[in-house]
Amino acid sequence: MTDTLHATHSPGVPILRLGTRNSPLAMAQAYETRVRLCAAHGWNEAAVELVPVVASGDKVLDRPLAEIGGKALWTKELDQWLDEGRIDAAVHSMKDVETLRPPMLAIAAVLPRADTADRLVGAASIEEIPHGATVGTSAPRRAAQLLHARPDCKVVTFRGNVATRLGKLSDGEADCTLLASAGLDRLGEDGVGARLDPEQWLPAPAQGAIGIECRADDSAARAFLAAIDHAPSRQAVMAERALLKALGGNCHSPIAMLSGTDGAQLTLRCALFSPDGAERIEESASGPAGEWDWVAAMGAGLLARLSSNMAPHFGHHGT
Ligand SMILES: NCc1[nH]cc(CCC(=O)O)c1CC(=O)O
Repeated sequence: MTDTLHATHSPGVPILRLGTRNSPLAMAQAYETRVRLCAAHGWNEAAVELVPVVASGDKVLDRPLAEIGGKALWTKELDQWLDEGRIDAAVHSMKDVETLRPPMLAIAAVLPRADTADRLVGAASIEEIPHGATVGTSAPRRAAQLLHARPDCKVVTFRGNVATRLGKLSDGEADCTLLASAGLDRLGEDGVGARLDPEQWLPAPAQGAIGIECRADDSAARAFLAAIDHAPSRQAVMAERALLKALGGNCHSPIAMLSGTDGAQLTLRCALFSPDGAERIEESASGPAGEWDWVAAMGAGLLARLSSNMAPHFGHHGT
């Protein structure tokens, strides 16, 4: 342990510089992280300096993320700032973090996971969406799930932050949209939309989970962050990420999953879709947390069942 770990906080000198994207949702997640850090360590607010960083994913808003470079666009700048020592830690929506991370970084904490569900805005349920309605989303998973349940609907590309998407909806650019319950709640939009039961409408891997990364060799930052780590949430998120990795999943892949635990064992349910929603396969498996052989086997089992239509969107095909 270094001395900084035991240092009392001197005014004006932050103990931890916490990098975050600057979108309202990312800032809300950074505030939550700061509150938890200060509570765990008895710090005052100034001990955690929030450092907003503009991510390339927030600069290009007119094309689907999958087209412009994928999830790396959310983390590239923060990874670089960590590497350069300009920040000590970075907050992420774990849903947006690629399974392959720079070896110099460690996921040092996962906060208690929020609601994993999606919410439907613009209709009371999937069944009640008017016939032939347009649904705005740019997530391949949401598009495929929607078209699977409602092949009569039309999917239109909807990007931008949560407020932008809600704005597009009220401007009439689509009849409905799908958003993460966790994000809406964090933005104080708790009354917006109808919650879709995650057992029926499986969420994205790691949805609702906030993770904090630091340099793997920064033992002081690691110890600070360990104090706010929530082990059950970490295990669930790591299992989901292990399955996503086994599936060769990326932001092009219509992959949905849900994890649960009975205390001793983890259970994973996973559904893969063809992009047009016409095909869907599902599998579930259980095993011990922290050992991912059973997860890898589950992934291999799913990959073996892919139709020729689905195959190009999964597995390790480059991108
Ligand atoms: N893709 C953007 C994104 N990344 C994380 C969340 C929501 C918060 C979370 O899942 O933790 C959202 C918005 C959304 O999907 O509605």
